[in-house]
Amino acid sequence: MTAIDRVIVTGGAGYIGSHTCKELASAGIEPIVYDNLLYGHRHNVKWGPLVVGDILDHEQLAMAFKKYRPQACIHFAALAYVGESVERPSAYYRTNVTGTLTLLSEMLRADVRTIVFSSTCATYGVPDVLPIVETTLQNPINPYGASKLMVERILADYRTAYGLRYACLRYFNACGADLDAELREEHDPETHLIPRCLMAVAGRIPKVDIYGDDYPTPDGTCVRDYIHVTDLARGHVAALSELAREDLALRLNLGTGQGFSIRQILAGIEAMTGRPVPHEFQPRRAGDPPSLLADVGEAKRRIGFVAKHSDLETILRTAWRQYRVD
Ligand SMILES: NC(=O)c1ccc[n+]([C@@H]2O[C@H](COP(=O)([O-])OP(=O)(O)OC[C@H]3O[C@@H](n4cnc5c(N)ncnc54)[C@H](O)[C@@H]3O)[C@@H](O)[C@H]2O)c1
Ligand SMILES: O=c1ccn([C@@H]2O[C@H](COP(=O)(O)OP(=O)(O)O[C@H]3O[C@H](CO)[C@@H](O)[C@H](O)[C@H]3O)[C@@H](O)[C@H]2O)c(=O)[nH]1
Repeated sequence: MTAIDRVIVTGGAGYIGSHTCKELASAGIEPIVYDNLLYGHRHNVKWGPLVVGDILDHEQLAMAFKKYRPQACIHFAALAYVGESVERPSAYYRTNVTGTLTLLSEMLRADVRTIVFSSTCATYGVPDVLPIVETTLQNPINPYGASKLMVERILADYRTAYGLRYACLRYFNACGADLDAELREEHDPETHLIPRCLMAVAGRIPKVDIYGDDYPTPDGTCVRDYIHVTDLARGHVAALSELAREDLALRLNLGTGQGFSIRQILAGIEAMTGRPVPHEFQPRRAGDPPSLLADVGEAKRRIGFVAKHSDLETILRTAWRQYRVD
């Protein structure tokens, strides 16, 4: 395959997508953002053109592929709130599964056969053994994780039938913000733990609710593997260049291999800001596994991926900049 110098980035106006566009541009690859701006922001699109469109819209996708002639696609566009997916599964299956099928059909029509897909550790459900390796049974416990697993299976079948090259990158918990402060995490509504804690410290919300202190974990709160968004972004560029080099399918965990409980996150924020995090314990949230932790050996072996900016201090410092009140 020829070198890749232009890619369509669905969801490129969102959080992880925009950080990835920045890394693509610095690797000499032009990102064409395709986003319906449901959750994304126009101001995040800085490294190439923006096509405003929905991944369920065949005609708009066809236009984008025809006009820009990309050699590959990085597919972030999705609905991605675990809790909401339990309440609104139809929206999740429609956007995440039907939307991806629509995208794939237009890719094939344009003879684009390389895709990097945003999968998630939520496809594993409640794993029997930690850390999670890529061959751990995938048994999701919420519609969001199930929708992502369906796409993983679709990609495998499309490889057999249509010769796709693909990477399913199973991210653990994305967090932090651009090291140069050019981009931020701007979800609306913001439901993720770290930003909500920082919002509570900054007085933007009265307190953060902590869902559950009776989990089978060392301190009773959920344990997650928090990975800096810039590390994730670089993982996409590495996966893409591996796909450009070789005709293969990759399924990789992108995490750090280190877990933090919610209480540890609260303590880290208090140490960094010098302020208490106003919080209140609540019952468990539906769809949350107790502990998720990546084995990162396979990503290192296959694409040389090693998290470099995912120490808790860097994560919290880069996330805090946008909320900081002196
Ligand atoms: N944030 C995390 O911790 C995390 C972890 C694992 C996987 N993921 C996956 O990574 C991807 C990006 O997540 P994020 O946190 O950046 O979310 P995000 O909401 O910031 O980005 C998603 C983008 O997709 C766009 N979009 C949504 N529906 C669309 C549609 N029908 N057509 C076109 N565009 C549409 C949104 O406008 C938004 O810009 C998602 O696929 C998510 O499932 C995220
Ligand atoms: O206000 C809050 C928000 C979260 N949590 C807890 O904090 C942990 C992390 O939650 P959150 O930050 O919402 O992330 P996840 O639910 O783990 O989901 C993220 O990480 C997944 C991978 O673990 C991705 O698939 C999802 O897209 C992404 O939203 C969980 O135990 C939550 O119950 C709270 O206690 N209070």
